[in-house]
Amino acid sequence: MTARLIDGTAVARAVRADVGRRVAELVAGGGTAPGLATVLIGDDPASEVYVRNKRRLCTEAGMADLHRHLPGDVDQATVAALLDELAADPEVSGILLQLPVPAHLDSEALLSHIPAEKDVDGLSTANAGLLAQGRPGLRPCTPAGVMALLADQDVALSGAEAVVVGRSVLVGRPMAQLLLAADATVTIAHSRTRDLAAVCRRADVLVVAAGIPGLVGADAVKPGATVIDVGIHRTEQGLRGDVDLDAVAAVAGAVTPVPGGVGPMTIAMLLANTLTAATVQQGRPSR
Ligand SMILES: Nc1nc2c(c(=O)[nH]1)N[C@@H](CN(C=O)c1ccc(C(=O)N[C@@H](CCC(=O)O)C(=O)O)cc1)CN2
Repeated sequence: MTARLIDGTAVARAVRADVGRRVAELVAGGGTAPGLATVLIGDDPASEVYVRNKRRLCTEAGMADLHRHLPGDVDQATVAALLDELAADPEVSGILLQLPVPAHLDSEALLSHIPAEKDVDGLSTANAGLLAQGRPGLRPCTPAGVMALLADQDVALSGAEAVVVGRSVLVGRPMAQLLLAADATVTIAHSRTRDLAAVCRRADVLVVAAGIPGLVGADAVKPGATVIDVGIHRTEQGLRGDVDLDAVAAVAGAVTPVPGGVGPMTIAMLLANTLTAATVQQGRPSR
């Protein structure tokens, strides 16, 4: 079997085009263009690429780019004060603190300065709590992007066996909650899981967000399964994921490539969240 490659670049382009159309409608209807404040601390090269792309695509979708860049040696109080200022600024619809922050900063404490209604990354405890309770709220971008890819591919989730490898606050935990809300039977596996391959082989839908290059091979995949690779690693051979793509493609029914799979969806969902935040703040009906 040769798996179908899920084209995240194409799905993300369609999501961004839809967001752009809805931003234009909002403005034409007397509303204000959403404003996205990305906050980058320091000069980590990968983070710089991600934030540059977020800013470019934000502008392309007709939103205001309200970016802030702080030096890598900035202190906790200065970052917290900036987040408070952005929280109080009516031109700012959404705030995103690019992660990871330098090691001397406490990211959890900083995220608590972002109010839930402007938390377009869906990482505040308020939005995480709403997700855990199955109530509406802003969802973390990467897991929301995975759900959008699964919907685009018409992957049936109700009653399906879903295995999420990884338990991070950014991806693994919210991913499991979203799959659960879609009525999948969800298992969370992680670095201490015994016989990981056997657990993964149960999955109709396998989402791998472990941060270990090539962790999942063909032996961990049920024939015909849908495999979603959230990992992204810069190697001498180029960008690679947590999944051994060539080996897994021989067994799976569908698989996301790296690059061009989940990554582009992360930014598309950020723009969708920013539009949702703006429409709610402006008292307009949101989808
Ligand atoms: N505050 C946040 N920080 C981080 C998040 C996040 O969702 N919120 N996620 C990741 C990084 N990330 C977004 O910030 C991200 C990662 C990858 C991509 C992407 O488009 N990848 C491309 C390849 C691009 C390249 O590296 O050349 C792909 O996979 O095709 C977008 C965003 C950690 N931090």
